[in-house]
Amino acid sequence: MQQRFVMKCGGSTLAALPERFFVELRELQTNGHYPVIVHGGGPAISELLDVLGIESEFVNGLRKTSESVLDVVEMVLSGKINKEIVRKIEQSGAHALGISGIDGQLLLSQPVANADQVGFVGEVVAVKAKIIEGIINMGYMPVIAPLGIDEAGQRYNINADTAAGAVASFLDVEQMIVVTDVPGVMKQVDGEMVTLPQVTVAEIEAMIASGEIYGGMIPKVRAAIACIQGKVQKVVIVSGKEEGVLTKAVVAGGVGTTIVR
Ligand SMILES: Nc1ncnc2c1ncn2[C@@H]1O[C@H](COP(=O)(O)OP(=O)(O)O)[C@@H](O)[C@H]1O
Ligand SMILES: CC(=O)N[C@@H](CCC(=O)OP(=O)(O)O)C(=O)O
Repeated sequence: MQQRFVMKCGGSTLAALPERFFVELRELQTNGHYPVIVHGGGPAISELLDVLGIESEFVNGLRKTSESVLDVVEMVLSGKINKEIVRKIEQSGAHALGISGIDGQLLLSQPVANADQVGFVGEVVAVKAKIIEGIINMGYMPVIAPLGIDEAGQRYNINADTAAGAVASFLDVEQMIVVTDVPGVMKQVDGEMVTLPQVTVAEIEAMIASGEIYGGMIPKVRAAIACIQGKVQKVVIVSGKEEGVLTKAVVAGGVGTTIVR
């Protein structure tokens, strides 16, 4: 069955994604699927901030974002990374159109609850699905950089997992695929690290409380929970390094970790 799906590509894995990953994406599109891509780029942002000597720190997984950090976030995500992905998709023979959440107020946002601690970090309140549908109808894959904007024109830095989850929910897609640098949610079982084929919401909460899920995995599982509590039927966390990972996730199943209610 053909499906629209949101694919989130993490900054942890972007540079390492092989050419065949993008070929697979093209093949899925040729076979009638509609990928919508939301990307991260946290490591590249940190790298440029370092070069520029601008301090940055994370508070509970969110980058503390001042006006000057925001400039760098926008340059790196909307400029460098977004266009890199578009180029790779175009090289594969498919067509992609890159925009950020600011274009056309695609990701209408508001400050997060703890904005006094983290600065210009936003959460999405609405996604202009029409823009994404328009891009798809023109035959292009939408590639979205996770920046947000409010009605007053203030821009926000948005965690890419959170942005992808919001896009998946507002678009009513069947599935969100979170592509990262680990094969899924991992846990130590009998002294060995194993990838869990599936995790429930209750198991996730327990693993966060025990510290078994930490750092960058937290926004992924939280975004996954928010999605599956709405209309999105399936969220799967996979590694970009695994061969044929997208086809397995979209068509066959049995890859990575599926988050279930
Ligand atoms: N239980 C877990 N299983 C797998 N990875 C985990 C877990 N808890 C924390 N992590 C960390 O989450 C990382 C993925 O998040 P992150 O580095 O933010 O990736 P991305 O850039 O793809 O969003 C992994 O590399 C790993 O270090
Ligand atoms: C608010 C916040 O933390 N925003 C992230 C946006 C990029 C991101 O999430 O990239 P990854 O998916 O590669 O982690 C940041 O500034 O790093």
